[in-house]
Amino acid sequence: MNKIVIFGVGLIGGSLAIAIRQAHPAVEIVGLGRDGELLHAATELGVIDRTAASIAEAMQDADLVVIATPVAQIRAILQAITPHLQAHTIVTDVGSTKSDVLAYARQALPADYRGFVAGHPIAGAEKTGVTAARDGLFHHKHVVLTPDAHTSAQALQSVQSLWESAGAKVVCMSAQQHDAIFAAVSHLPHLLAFALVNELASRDNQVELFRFAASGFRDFTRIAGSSPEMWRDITLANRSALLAELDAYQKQLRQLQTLIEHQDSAGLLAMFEHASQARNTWAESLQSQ
Ligand SMILES: NC(=O)c1ccc[n+]([C@@H]2O[C@H](COP(=O)([O-])OP(=O)(O)OC[C@H]3O[C@@H](n4cnc5c(N)ncnc54)[C@H](O)[C@@H]3O)[C@@H](O)[C@H]2O)c1
Ligand SMILES: O=C(O)C(=O)C[C@]1(C(=O)O)C=C[C@@H](O)C=C1
Repeated sequence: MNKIVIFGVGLIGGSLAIAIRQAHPAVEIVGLGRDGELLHAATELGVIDRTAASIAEAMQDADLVVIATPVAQIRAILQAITPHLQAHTIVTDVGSTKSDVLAYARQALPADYRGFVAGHPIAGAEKTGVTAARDGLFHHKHVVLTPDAHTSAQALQSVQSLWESAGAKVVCMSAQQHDAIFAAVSHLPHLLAFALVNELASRDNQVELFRFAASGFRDFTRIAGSSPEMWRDITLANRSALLAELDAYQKQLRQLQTLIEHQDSAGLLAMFEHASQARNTWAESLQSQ
C-alpha cells in the first residue's frame, strides 16, 4: 500500500493513522474532514501527512479509504467518493453499527464493486477528536469485520492485515449479529449512563449530588461524557435492537422494584450474586486475553 485516505481524523481515525504510520512508515496518509482547524491540528501533530484540496484529488491513486466519521455521515461520504473510485481502491469504515453502513454501501457503490469491507474496532474512549488519538489504542483489542456476499476475499484480507498490523485481533460475523451483540454490551450501557446523569443533572439539588458522587458513580457514568453526536447516530441506526434491549432492562428494573417492595432478602441476594459472579468471571477472562 502507498496511499491511505482517512475521512474523519478524530479519536479512532487518528489512532488508526498513528498505528499505520508505525507499521507502514512509507505509506502516505491523507486526511479529510469537515473542520479545517482540526485537520490542521492533525497535520501539525504528525498524525496525517497532509489534507487534500478536493475529494477527487484525495482519491487519486488511493489504495485504501477509511471512513471514521459518526455513522450518519457515511452514506454521503460513500456517495461523494463513488465517482472517483478506482477499481483497485479498497474502502472500509470503523462505525459502531454495521447493518446501516452495509445498506448505505449497497445503495451508493457501483453494483460490481467488491472492495467494501465494513468494520468496527472494539476499542475507544469517552474522549473525542484528534488530540485524544493515541498509539496502541487497538493493541490486543477485537476488530469485528462484517463481510457480505459483495465483499471480495482479497479486500477482506487487506483490511484484516491492516488491523492486525495495528495489533488487533480480527473476528468476522454478520452485520445483524454484530448489531445485536453491541446493542447489548455497548449501546445499552451508554444509554443507561446518559439517562442516569441526565436525571440527576435535572434535579434542583444537582450541585449537592455531584459534590458527593464518588468512584461508583464515576465508574458507572464515565461513558456519559462521550460524543453526543456519535451516540445519537448509533442509537438511531441500531434502534430496533436497542428497543429490545431497553425492554429487557426495564424488566430487570421491575423485578428489582418488586423484590424491594416485598423486602425479599433472598431474592435480592440471588440477583446480586448472579450478577456479581458473571461480572467477576468476565473481568478475569480479560486478564487471560
Ligand atoms: N469513540 C469510540 O469509543 C469508538 C470506538 C469504535 C468505533 N467508533 C466509531 O468511530 C467513528 C468515529 O468516532 P470517534 O470517536 O473517532 O469520533 P471523533 O468525534 O473523535 O472523530 C470523528 C471525526 O469525524 C469528522 N467528521 C464528522 N463528519 C464528517 C464528514 N461528513 N466528513 C469528514 N469528516 C467528518 C469530525 O470532524 C471528527 O474529526 C464513529 O462512527 C464511531 O461510532 C467510536
Ligand atoms: O471505552 C469507551 O469509552 C467506549 O465506549 C468504547 C466502546 C465500548 O462501548 O466499549 C464504545 C463504542 C464503540 O463502538 C466501541 C467501544
